[in-house]
Amino acid sequence: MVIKASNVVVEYTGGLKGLNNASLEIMEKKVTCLMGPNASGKTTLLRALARLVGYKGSILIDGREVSKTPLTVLSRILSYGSQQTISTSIQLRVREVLEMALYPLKNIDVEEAIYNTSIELGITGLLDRYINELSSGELQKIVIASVLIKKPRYILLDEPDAHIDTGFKPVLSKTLRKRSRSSTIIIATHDPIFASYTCDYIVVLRSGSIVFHGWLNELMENLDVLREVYGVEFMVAEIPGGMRIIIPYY
Ligand SMILES: Nc1ncnc2c1ncn2[C@@H]1O[C@H](COP(=O)(O)OP(=O)(O)OP(=O)(O)O)[C@@H](O)[C@H]1O
Repeated sequence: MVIKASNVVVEYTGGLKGLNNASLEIMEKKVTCLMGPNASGKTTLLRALARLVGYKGSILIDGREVSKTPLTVLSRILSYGSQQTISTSIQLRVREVLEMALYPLKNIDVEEAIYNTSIELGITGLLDRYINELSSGELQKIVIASVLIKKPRYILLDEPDAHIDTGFKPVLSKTLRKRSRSSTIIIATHDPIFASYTCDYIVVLRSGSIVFHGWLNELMENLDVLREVYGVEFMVAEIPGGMRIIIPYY
């Protein structure tokens, strides 16, 4: 285990708890999915791991307390991306955004890094576009690219599968699976089908508390967890090829 969170509490102004005594362990070189309804604390947990929000309790990454680790040190090993992390209020081209995303890494061949990540995600056609002129799905791909380009040891992505079309989901899923050979990946997602294709380990949150954590096949044996938190039914379906996926029905 490389990340260990113990009794983490995040309290926002007004006393609202974004996380309430959350404890979990994240395994190295696996894809862990955070699931749970709106406002359950997924983003708060990712932001606490990335030291973007203060917390009580303990979060150890590689044995270091996150709150005491300088951001310059943390940003060398961990990269967090969400649609909020890229400002569309300034006029920058995509390649400039990707170049900036490499900070604070040194001795990098910037052009090669941009080229490789663009090929990986099929976004070479977007490199010279202005960031504030992209569609939501195009912007999402740039958010993902700006995290992957650093090849960080820890990849944190908040709803990377939001806004993207059905054809890109397998590309993203395969990319994350491939990257998990060398990185530890934590994503938040609302889509149990995408989670089934992508994740090894699942953490389910409700009202700031962790109500389930286990391997994907363990969640498949405990679909009541999902039914209780989302209030809809779920089933496991076997698709051609024999793979099993979780699907909601209502
Ligand atoms: N900056 C903030 N100030 C005050 N309250 C906040 C802030 N950010 C989040 N919250 C509150 O904390 C709780 C958890 O929010 P969070 O964004 O972590 O949930 P989430 O599971 O990611 O939700 P969603 O699926 O809707 O994105 C919510 O009640 C939210 O309103």
